[in-house]
Amino acid sequence: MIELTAVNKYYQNGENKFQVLQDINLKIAAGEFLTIMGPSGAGKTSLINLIGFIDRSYLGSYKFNGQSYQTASDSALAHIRNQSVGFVFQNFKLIGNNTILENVELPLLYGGMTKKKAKPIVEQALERVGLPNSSQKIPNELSGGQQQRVAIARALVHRPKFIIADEPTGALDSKTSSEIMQIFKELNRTEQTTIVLVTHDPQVSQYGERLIKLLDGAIIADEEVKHRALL
Ligand SMILES: Nc1ncnc2c1ncn2[C@@H]1O[C@H](COP(=O)(O)OP(=O)(O)OP(=O)(O)O)[C@@H](O)[C@H]1O
Repeated sequence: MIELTAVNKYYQNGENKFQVLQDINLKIAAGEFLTIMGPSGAGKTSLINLIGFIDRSYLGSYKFNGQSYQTASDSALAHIRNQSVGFVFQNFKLIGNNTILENVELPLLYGGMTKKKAKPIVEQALERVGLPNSSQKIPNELSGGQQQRVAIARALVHRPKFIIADEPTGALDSKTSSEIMQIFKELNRTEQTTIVLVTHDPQVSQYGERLIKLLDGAIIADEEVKHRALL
């Protein structure tokens, strides 16, 4: 589904050219649960921005289902992004003045669905993340873990091809983190949702089935996670 070949990326800082991604070769198949780890500055965000169709200034090839979007227009890129990717962030990024229903229905409305049609689908997504009967609340009435559940519901409500989760447990305590990671694991296991997850936390990295380590923009390890069954 996702295929990066010889991808390099540079940032220009005044006169200096800084290489943030170095010769990345990476294939991610549909249904995989891939975790990306690496120290601060390793290039994790740059890599997922590229995979998630946020950024397309790179050298090399990124093909998604056999097609490159490197020269696509901004609107074509936004279209493929909205259709194909669900994003989950460290700080949830929910709209504070909107109800949970209004937050989660957004990707469906972007896709042209009416509010009436969207409502039962939103309710179902909220149920899937363990938050039934909360659609009329606003984000501030929920705990951090509950807000992250809402963000996951929003990420998957329109059935994207894959989910990118950037430090999704970074703002949560360890008990809540493991609850959130169980949701990702279940989604992957029962619905074959493809997940690309970035984390600093070695514990969190054990929920996926494959772990990639980035250092100075290069992949230095690509390994199977062995102790997954114990979680
Ligand atoms: N727009 C930019 N212009 C110039 N340099 C940048 C830009 N964005 C990121 N960088 C640099 O590229 C390097 C990698 O950044 P990136 O955010 O991809 O790393 P990261 O692994 O996600 O780090 P963190 O874990 O701290 O989020 C950093 O050294 C950063 O300073």
